[in-house]
Amino acid sequence: MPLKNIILRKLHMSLKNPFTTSFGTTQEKEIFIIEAYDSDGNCGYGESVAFSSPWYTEETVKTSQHMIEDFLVPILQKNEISHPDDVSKLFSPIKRNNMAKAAVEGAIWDLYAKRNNITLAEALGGEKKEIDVGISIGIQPTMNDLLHTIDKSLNEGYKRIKLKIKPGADMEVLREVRAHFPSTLIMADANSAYTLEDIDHLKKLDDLELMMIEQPLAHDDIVDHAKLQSQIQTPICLDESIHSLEDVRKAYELGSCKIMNVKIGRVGGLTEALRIHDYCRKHDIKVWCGGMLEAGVGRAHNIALTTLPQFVLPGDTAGSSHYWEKDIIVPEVVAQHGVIKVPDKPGIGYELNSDAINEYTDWWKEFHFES
Ligand SMILES: O=C(O)CCC(=O)c1ccccc1C(=O)O
Ligand SMILES: [Mg+2]
Repeated sequence: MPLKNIILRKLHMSLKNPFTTSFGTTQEKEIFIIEAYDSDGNCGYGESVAFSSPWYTEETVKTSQHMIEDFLVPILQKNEISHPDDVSKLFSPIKRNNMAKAAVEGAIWDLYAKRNNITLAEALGGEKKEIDVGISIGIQPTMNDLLHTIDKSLNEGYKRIKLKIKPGADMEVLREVRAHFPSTLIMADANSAYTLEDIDHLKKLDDLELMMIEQPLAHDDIVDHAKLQSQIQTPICLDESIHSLEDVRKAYELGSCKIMNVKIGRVGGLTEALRIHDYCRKHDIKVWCGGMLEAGVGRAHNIALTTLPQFVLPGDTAGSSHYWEKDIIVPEVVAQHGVIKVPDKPGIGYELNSDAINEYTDWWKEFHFES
């Protein structure tokens, strides 16, 4: 796969609505779009998902830029790649920085699919023609706002509702929501806001018939989650704690969770996400694709990954219009009745919207490759 050049582009976008979790509120998003060109005129796209501050994991927009410019692109300039799997191998001497790695690797995966004239989903081995999606609702100012937002999302057809919770805004909120929506698939995401001291409190979740509780305990824990899982009925799903197949294996062997949230950025790219998928399929662990408030390129990558068979639960990849006034791809991602049709054009299957890209671009840089 001879590369001709890579363009690294920094975009600034504003979410339609602020998104609040147990750790704070996100409204502005800075992302990198990576464009990887070959000499035949094909271009693969990747998107970085790190936030401006390190509240979710340790990575930030600035650390991603440092990694991409100073380490990751130079590795590609010095080495030949014949398949996207080579990229994660070449990046493995660099510790962590998974979101930066995933952004670059994603562009190579898209380029690889386009060079072979197949969809990214096909390149990954996915077969679904459409995927089911749910929606993640941030912490709302009032109970009424929350009930109204849930109602609107259900009317739009989303297949399950994820609610953000935190100590002090949890059981009563969930009870009230459950009373209004007795048969809706509901799950809660704590973004690591509790500790094992809260175990008696967390046992109260069991009356609410939630699909799962996502990342109740520390962002880097799998031991306490195993203790918690042994004492509650509600299935635990891990998000922040999972950065690799090795983390998945250890969590499974310890009994830390029953469900895995896979995010391409958090696990360092599509190649690692595929390995996790295959392991979970073998061990009958339910998997779904998490979201990072992505713009269109990241969204398209999530859709392609979700076509794999073990993605058996609806993911967080809602339609573009849920997040953005104007997304960066054409067509935008549309979820109808909670279903997204997987595009059938090569690669990610969406074009970039050049007007939107130009409007949002703050900065860019080009890297040349020797032929
Ligand atoms: O709608 C989305 O993209 C997912 C929203 C979401 O829950 C989330 C958004 C940003 C960071 C972390 C999370 C999370 O899954 O914990
Ligand atoms: Mg989460």
